[in-house]
Parts: sequence; C-alpha cells; structure tokens
Amino acid sequence: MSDINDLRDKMEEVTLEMIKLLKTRTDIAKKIGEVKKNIGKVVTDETREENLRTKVISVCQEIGLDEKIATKFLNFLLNESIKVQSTNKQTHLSIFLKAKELEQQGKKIIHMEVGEPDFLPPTIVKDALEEVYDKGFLKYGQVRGMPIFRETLAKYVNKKFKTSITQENIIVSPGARFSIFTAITTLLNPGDEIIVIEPAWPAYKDCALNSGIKVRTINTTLESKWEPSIEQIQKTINPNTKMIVLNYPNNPTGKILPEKLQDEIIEIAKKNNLYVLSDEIYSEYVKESWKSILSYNYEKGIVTQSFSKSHAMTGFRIGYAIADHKIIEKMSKLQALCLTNVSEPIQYIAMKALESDTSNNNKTVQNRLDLLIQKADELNLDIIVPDGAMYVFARINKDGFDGVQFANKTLEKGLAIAPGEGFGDYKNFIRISACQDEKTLIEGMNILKETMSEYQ
Ligand SMILES: O=C(O)C(=O)C[C@]1(C(=O)O)C=C[C@@H](O)C=C1
Repeated sequence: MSDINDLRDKMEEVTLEMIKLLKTRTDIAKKIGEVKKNIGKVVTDETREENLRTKVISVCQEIGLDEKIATKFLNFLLNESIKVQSTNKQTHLSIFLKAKELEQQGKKIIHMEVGEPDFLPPTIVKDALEEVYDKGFLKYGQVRGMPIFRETLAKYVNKKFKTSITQENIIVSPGARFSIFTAITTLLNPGDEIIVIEPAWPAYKDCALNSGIKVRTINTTLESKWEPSIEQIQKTINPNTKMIVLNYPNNPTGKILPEKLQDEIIEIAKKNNLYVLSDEIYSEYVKESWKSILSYNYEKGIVTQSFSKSHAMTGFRIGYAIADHKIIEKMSKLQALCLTNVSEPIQYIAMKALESDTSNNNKTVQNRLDLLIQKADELNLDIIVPDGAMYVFARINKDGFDGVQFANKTLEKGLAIAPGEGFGDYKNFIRISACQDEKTLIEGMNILKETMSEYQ
C-alpha cells in the first residue's frame, strides 16, 4: 500500500512540474507571438516545427519512448502556442463584418471581399418557400437529412459525376462548413495531423485547431502556379498524418490542379491510408474541365458541397457531404449532438432548387472574372488566371505592402476586399471577388487603383 502511495506522490510531483513547464512554455510562446506581430511574421513556422520534431524524435530514441506518442504530445504543445499567438487574425470575414458595421452607419460599401453571389436564387425557390407549409415538411427529422432529399441528391450527384452513390452516402448539413467541421472532428483525434495546402480558406485550419488536431501547412506560390509538389506532400506525411484537404477549384486562387498531379496526390493518400477531404463547393464555377474526387471511388474520400455558391443560396445555410456510409455514420453522431437536424423547410426548398438550370451563373461569374483579370493586368498586379471559382488572388508589387493595412484603407474609401493573410503566409496578396455586376466591379477596381497610388 505504501508503495502505491510513494508512486502516486512521485506521479503528482511530475504532473505538477509538467503543468508549471506548460505555463512557462505558453508564456514564451506569447512573447514570441508579440515579436512575430512586430516583425510581420505569420504564426506557424513549419521549419521551426520540423526542427523541434526532429529533436523530439531523437530524444525518444535515446530514452526509449514511443515516438508517435511524443510527437502527438508535441502537436498539443504547438497547438497551444498557435492558439495564444493567433488572436486578432484579420480575414475576409473580419473585413466583411467591419463593412457591415459601416453600412449600418449609412456608408456605401462595394463588397469584393466575400464570395456571396449578388444574383438571386432560382425562382423555383420562391415558389417552394410558399408551398412548403402545405407540403408539411415542418417537423423534426432524420439527423442526416430527409430521405426524399438525400435520394434526390444521390440521383443528382450520380447523373453529374457518373457515380453510383445512394442516400446512405449523404449527410445534409447547415452549409458545407458544418460538414467540414464534423468530418475533421469525428474522423481525427487530438494530436493527429491534417495537411492543408495554402493559400486556403481559413476554416479548415480553424476547425482542426479547435479539435486539437495539428495542421501541417504546405505552402504553394504564384510562381509554381499554386501547385503543391509531390515531394512537399510526401515530406509532410508521418505516422500521425490522417487527412489531406483538397479544395479545387480553389478559394482564393481559382486554381484547378492538373489531372496528373491530382491523380498522384490521391495515390499518395491511398498508400498512406489518409482521408481526403475535398471541398468542391466551387465545382459549378469552372472554365473548362475538372475532375471530382468522387471519380476516384476512394473509400476514405469525403466531398463537401453547398447550395451557397451554386444556387446563390448563402442565407439558407444548406450543404451536404458525400462519403462512405461508415464515415457518414460517424459525422451524423456529432451532428445529432449539435443540431438535431437541418431545418426541414430549408431542405425541401434546396431539393426543389435542384430542378433549376443554374448554368447561367457560371457564365456570369466567368465574364466578371475576365473583367477583373483585364483590370488586374492594367494595374500591373501579379496573378495566375483562375481556372474557376469566383476570385482573383493578386499580388501587389509595392514596397512595404501589407494586405491587412491595404484592405482597411480601401474600406475607408468604400471598397471591401480580402487581405491575403487570411489565407496563409500571403501578406502582399489580396483576394478580389467577382460577385458584383460589371459596373460595380469597375468602380471597385478604380478605388483599388486610387489606393495603390498612395504607395511607392
Ligand atoms: O518558434 C516559434 O516561432 C514559436 O512560435 C513557437 C512554436 C512552439 O510552440 O514551439 C509555435 C509555433 C510555431 O509554428 C513554431 C514553434
């Protein structure tokens, strides 16, 4: 008995020592965070992390500790640092919220920061809004979505992508974002790693961080046409890696990967038994060909879709995920916990929206992108011509340029744009969205030009 008490005393001592060390480490992280802010450095430093990881593994070998556990523990520590350093991050969303506040005060703002189509949902949606009451889709329902809606979605997807999915492969969610959240949170465990190719929509990282999952960032550049190299991906994978996120057509770059590269990435994922979370919400907005991850028929693939962009139904908050039924099962458990089910009337309306022809939306956005490309060229901005989506991700070649500062300056002049920093280590970039009519876009680009002239 006294043996166990002695051991427990020692255990307690070690635990409390570790807690004190955690406090010391977090305080240092805060200080490093301040320095980074002052010198304009982004929070995550992959090289530094790799350095630490190598040292941790080497110590494990010396002392005989399981490397996998030690690196998971390191991931926990790194995430704690990232959390304390990540306060006040300025993204397209924070600019959008500021813009909304200015509008409340009566200021006119041109919204080129957000990916919200200015056109209306299909007119069939209006009729559906009226008829849903009598149709009786008004009650609590199945967590994964109404069977009739999932059945319709399965048919829609099968026709579009030549797949053979059933309603068992679908979960309806309040926007694609929620499916991304449930997929990351239920399929991965704290300490696991997820690969995110940047520039990227910030929610992938934020969802992972929120669930104690370590994000491994792969940085791509305009010079490499926003393509990750196979070597970069292979170098990042270790026994803790569980998922890779793909998002093509990409937000913010509009990039679609060359088919061969995409095939190779899927091969690597299969070899390493990784989940592939493919956010395909811009699939309706493509210039030429594009290959869905569904076409690989990979049992660890999860595709997220939404009505926000395809049907201009942002305010309805409705999307869905397609995956193996076992994955859907896991996601639905968390969904049940969080929200019972997605509003039945909204599901009915979305189901009706599927009957409409929305191909004109793509033409509209592509024409606007052509205009933005031409304007970007006139202003000497560096861009890669987007293959799809609804944005131009542009580098502004001015001394001391800072996208956050710039976005705040244009906002004062009535133009909201998204700073590149929200999408990763891209301080000298901005994202310009093509979600306004051509006259408004020209007006916006004129404000951009005027603000640029204030720089050397
Ligand atoms: O060295 C840094 O730059 C830190 O912010 C510290 C730290 C860490 O916790 O060790 C945190 C995040 C970085 O990605 C790398 C390392």
